[in-house]
Amino acid sequence: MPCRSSDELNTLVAKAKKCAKSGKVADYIPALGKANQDDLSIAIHYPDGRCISAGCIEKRFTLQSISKVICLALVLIDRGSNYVFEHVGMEPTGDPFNSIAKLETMSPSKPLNPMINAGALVVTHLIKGNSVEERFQRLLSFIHELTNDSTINYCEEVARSEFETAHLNRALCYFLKQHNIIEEDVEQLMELYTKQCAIQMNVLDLARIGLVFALDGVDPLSGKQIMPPDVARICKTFMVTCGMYNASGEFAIKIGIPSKSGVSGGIMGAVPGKFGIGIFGPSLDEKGNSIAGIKLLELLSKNYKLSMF
Ligand SMILES: NC(=O)CC[C@H](N)C(=O)O
Repeated sequence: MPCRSSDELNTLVAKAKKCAKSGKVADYIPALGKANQDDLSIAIHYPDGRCISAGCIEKRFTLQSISKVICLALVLIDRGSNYVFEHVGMEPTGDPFNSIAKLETMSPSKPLNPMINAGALVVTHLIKGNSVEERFQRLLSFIHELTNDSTINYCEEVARSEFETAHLNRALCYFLKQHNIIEEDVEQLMELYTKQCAIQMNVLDLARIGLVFALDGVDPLSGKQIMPPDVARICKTFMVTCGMYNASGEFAIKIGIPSKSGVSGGIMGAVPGKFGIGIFGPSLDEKGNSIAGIKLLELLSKNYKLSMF
């Protein structure tokens, strides 16, 4: 029986919040360093339209790596899975999300999966459109459809802050370009990627996107099939195998919910067939996942037996 009341959620948030102190807000993207370490909020969106929540649910945050799974869905729709997987692999790496190591040792040097930065840059490169602006607007429109909220946009300050400091991501792009995995101008791709990562929303919106993935691509409120079931299935599989970076194995064992995190402290969860979860807690553990957010998911999963395994 899933959690049905915001009171129950409030109790779990209060418990999980205690471990926020032992984490750290990301500051390698300088604008993210302004976040409040103690924030923790959650929303759960059910197929009948009911939404329960706790914490500072109106606060908006940038998607960062959560955007990778949404972008992957769009590109799978745009190009089909055969084409996409000619350019990016399907295997977890066990390395940090921004690592360049495997690119150098693998042959051909195509990135191992779309959830690490190298793979996500390739996926962003594959968004169809004639200009950065057109490609970005297509991704944004897809997000508007998923959330049913056409006011969602990106945070210029965070996008600029990442664009000015993303030396490692630029290095990944140049490596990929040298090996003919990407063709476009690196600065152009970085502009698109940093805007994508800076798309901002609150936990209610994020839970709604999680719900669409949970329900195999259907938005239960409009009845519309927003993405083919196969696309939702592929994305959820990556969320299980690579969604929490190099903590995905432990997360699958302890929590067992397809999830995707980002360094701003967001986590999107999709409990298959049941509901969507949005979490925001900017204090991160050493692997770059929301420390209190993971604790909160662990409490939820144990209390309500949510593991899919
Ligand atoms: N793990 C993350 O959320 C990383 C996203 C961030 N924009 C980066 O590319 O470094």
